[in-house]
Amino acid sequence: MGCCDAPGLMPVEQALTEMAANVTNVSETEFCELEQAFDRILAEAVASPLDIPPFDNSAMDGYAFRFADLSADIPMPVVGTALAGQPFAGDIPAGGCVRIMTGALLPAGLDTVVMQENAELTETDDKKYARFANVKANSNVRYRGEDVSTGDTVMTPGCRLSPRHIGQLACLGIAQVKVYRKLKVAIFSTGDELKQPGEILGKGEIYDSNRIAVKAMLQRLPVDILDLGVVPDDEAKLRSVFQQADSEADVVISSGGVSVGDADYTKLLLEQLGQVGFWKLAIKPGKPFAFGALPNSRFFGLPGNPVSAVVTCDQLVMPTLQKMMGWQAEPAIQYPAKLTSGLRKRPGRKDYQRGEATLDSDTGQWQVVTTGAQGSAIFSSMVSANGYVPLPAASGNQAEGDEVWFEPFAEWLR
Ligand SMILES: Nc1nc2c(c(=O)[nH]1)N[C@H]1C(S)=C(S)[C@@H](COP(=O)(O)OP(=O)(O)OC[C@H]3O[C@@H](n4cnc5c(N)ncnc54)[C@H](O)[C@@H]3O)O[C@H]1N2
Ligand code: MOO
Repeated sequence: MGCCDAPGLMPVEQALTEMAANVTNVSETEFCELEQAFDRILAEAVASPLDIPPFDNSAMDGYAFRFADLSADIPMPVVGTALAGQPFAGDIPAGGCVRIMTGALLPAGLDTVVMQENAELTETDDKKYARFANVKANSNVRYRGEDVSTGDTVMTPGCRLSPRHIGQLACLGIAQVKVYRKLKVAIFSTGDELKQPGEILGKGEIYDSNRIAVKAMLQRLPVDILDLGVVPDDEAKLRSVFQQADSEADVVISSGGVSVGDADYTKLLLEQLGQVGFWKLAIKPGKPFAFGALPNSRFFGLPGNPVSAVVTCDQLVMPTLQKMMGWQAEPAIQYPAKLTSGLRKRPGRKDYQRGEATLDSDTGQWQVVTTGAQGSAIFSSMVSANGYVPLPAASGNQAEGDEVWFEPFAEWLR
């Protein structure tokens, strides 16, 4: 047995279930102006206050008339014009037609529109007449309520407001929406070896990529981020940052110090200040991931290795945050793909190997190639990837040509 397939590690699926069971959906809501509501989580169902479209109207620039008035021999006099926003106001004599533009209210009594390309216009005594080809009754009319009817439920709580949802709400004339308040998420890195990008590295030092990468992931969510920077490997200093984070935030995310080294204080402090929910999962990368509760917040301890920090944030923290923020998210998409390279894997932990999938245009099949060495400190394995090849805990090496599942990166990793 190798170092990394020790028994007693909690399966990833169980960890997700336990975290979901140990967090609650934020209860406070607020009203948000529609134009600021992008990415917020809807807190109540939206019923349409009106019919869409609100009136029968033309789908084409052309001519509107009563189908029953149409005659092959007699051209129709054009008695006026209807524009979008400027309805035709007069009377329409039997056999008359109206010049009409796309979106204009269909004058009462008319039922058919012909696009102008299918109309032949003549002019006699300063009066216009039109004849039409290829006419079908009721064509080119958009009926009141054919899209949405008053009272229809158009969105349900838990929906994250994408540009599509914002557009729909704008169609309905809704200026404010009730959303869940934003979660406050505190983040910090731990480690004496960490410098910030832009600083000069000393002997034995590296750059703090975890806090910055995790922050970038969180910036794609409707959360307020409290960035507490880098905390040295000092128990007292770490304790005070834990306490500050817990007093100010709903969620605390640290990176590093969750393993068993002499300067790994994270789990110890979680035990002292709160409760450890679980520690150590059958996941690769990310085995020492810790979850627990502080007096006022939920705590996620990401492992220090850079790939481990990003993968555990993605696979374990993000779904739990979604639940806390009230977001009823769709599960991640996976599709079958053929390996164009073998993958090395020891049975024991569910492995989120990174791959680059492409669509083979000849066969219509997805194929996926490894991004190379998959060590949890090899961050370049993330960069050329566009998703994971998640290999179940029990599986071993995969051969070229094997069919595997491919999981495209979620939007916060793209
Ligand atoms: N004896 C054992 N050693 C280790 C085990 C184990 O089970 N037994 N697990 C290994 C695994 S797996 C991982 S993952 C790491 C996790 O360790 P920690 O969470 O305690 O992280 P550190 O020791 O602080 O750092 C690990 C590694 O990552 C670098 N690091 C830390 N923070 C950052 C940051 N913000 N940005 C970039 N890189 C960071 C750090 O310099 C180390 O190289 O433990 C293994 N060891
Ligand atoms: O395998 Mo650790 O879990 O990420 O380096």
